[in-house]
Amino acid sequence: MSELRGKVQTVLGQIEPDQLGRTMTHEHLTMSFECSHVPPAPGDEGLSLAPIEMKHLHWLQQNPYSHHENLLLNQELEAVKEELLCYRKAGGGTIVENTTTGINRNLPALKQLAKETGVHVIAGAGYYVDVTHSEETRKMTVEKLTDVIVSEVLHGADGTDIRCGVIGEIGTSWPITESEKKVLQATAHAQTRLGCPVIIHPGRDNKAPVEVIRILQEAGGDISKTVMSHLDRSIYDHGELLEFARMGSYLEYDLFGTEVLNYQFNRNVDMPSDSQRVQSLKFLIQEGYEDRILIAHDIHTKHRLTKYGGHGFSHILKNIVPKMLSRGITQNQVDKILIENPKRWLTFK
Ligand SMILES: CC(=O)NCCS(=O)(=O)O
Repeated sequence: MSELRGKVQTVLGQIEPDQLGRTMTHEHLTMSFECSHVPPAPGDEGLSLAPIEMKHLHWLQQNPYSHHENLLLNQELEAVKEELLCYRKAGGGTIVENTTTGINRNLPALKQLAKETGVHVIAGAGYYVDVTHSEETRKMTVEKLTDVIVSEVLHGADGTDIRCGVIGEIGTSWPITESEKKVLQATAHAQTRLGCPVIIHPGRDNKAPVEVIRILQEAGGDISKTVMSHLDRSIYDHGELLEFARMGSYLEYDLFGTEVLNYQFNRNVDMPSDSQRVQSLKFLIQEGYEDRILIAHDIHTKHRLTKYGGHGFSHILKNIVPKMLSRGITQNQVDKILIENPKRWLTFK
C-alpha cells in the first residue's frame, strides 16, 4: 500500500500512533465561514455588524452565522494558540483540523501552531461544500480530483510541502450536488490508493449520512475507516441511528458546546444539549458501538473561543468527560472514545 502504512501524518511529519494521546477528531484552528452567512432577522442588521461585546453575547450565541466578523476564525491565531496551550495542560494531545479547500485552509499557520504548542495537528485534504467549489474544481474529472487529493497527502497542499493526514472534512449539501458526488468518488479512490482516514460533512438532512456512505461504498471506499460527522444535528431517531450505525462508519458527535434554541441552518432541527449528546453516546455504547464513537467541538466561529466567552477547545476534557463518567460511561469507554478510536481511525492502513 503506501509508505505511510502504520503511521499517522501530522503537519510536522509522521508519528507513531501511540504518540497521539487524547484526540479531538473534528476542529478548526483557522478558517473562514463566509460561505455560510445567514442574513440577520429584520431589525438585527445593526447587531450583525457591531463589534463583539458582552452585552450582545446571548444574541451572538443564538445567531452565530448572522454576525460577519464571527465567521472569521482566521483572525484569531494568537487566541487559538493560547487555547491549544490550555488544551495540552488539560491533557489533550492531538487536534484533527478539518479545514479543506473552500474555507481558507492555512497549512503554514497550522504548522506554526503545532510547533509553538506541542499539540499534534493533523490537516485535512480535499474540498468543502459545493457553494465553495471553484469553476476549476467543478470542471475536474474524478481522476483529476483523485490526483489532487492524493498529492495533498503525499506531497503537500496549497503550494507548500505540508502534508495532510486525513481526507476531509469533505463537504456535502442536501441534496448532494453533481460536483460533490465527483469529490466523494475521488475521495474513495484516493482512500483506496493511500489506505488513509476519511471524514465527511453530511448535508443537513437525516437521509444525508446514508446517501453519502452509499456513494462512497459504490466507489470502493473503506467505510470502516470513514467518519460521519455532525450526527448531533443529523439523526435523532434511535431506530434510524442504529440503522446508520450498522453501515460501519465511525459515528461522530462533534458539536459539543453548541446549545442553541434555533439551529440557524435548519429550523426543523432541535439541536441537542450537551447532556442529550452524552445520552446519545450512552445509547450507542449500550447498543455495542463503543469502538465506533468519536467526539469533538467543531469550533469554527470566534464566539466559541474562551476569548469571546465561549467554551473553548478544552470543554470536552474539562466538563464533558466528568459528565460522561457521572452518567455511567466507564473510564475505559471514555479512553476508547478519546484515545483508542481516534488512533485506529488515523493510522494509515
Ligand atoms: C465548519 C462546518 O462545516 N461546521 C459544521 C456546522 S453544521 O452546523 O454542523 O453544519
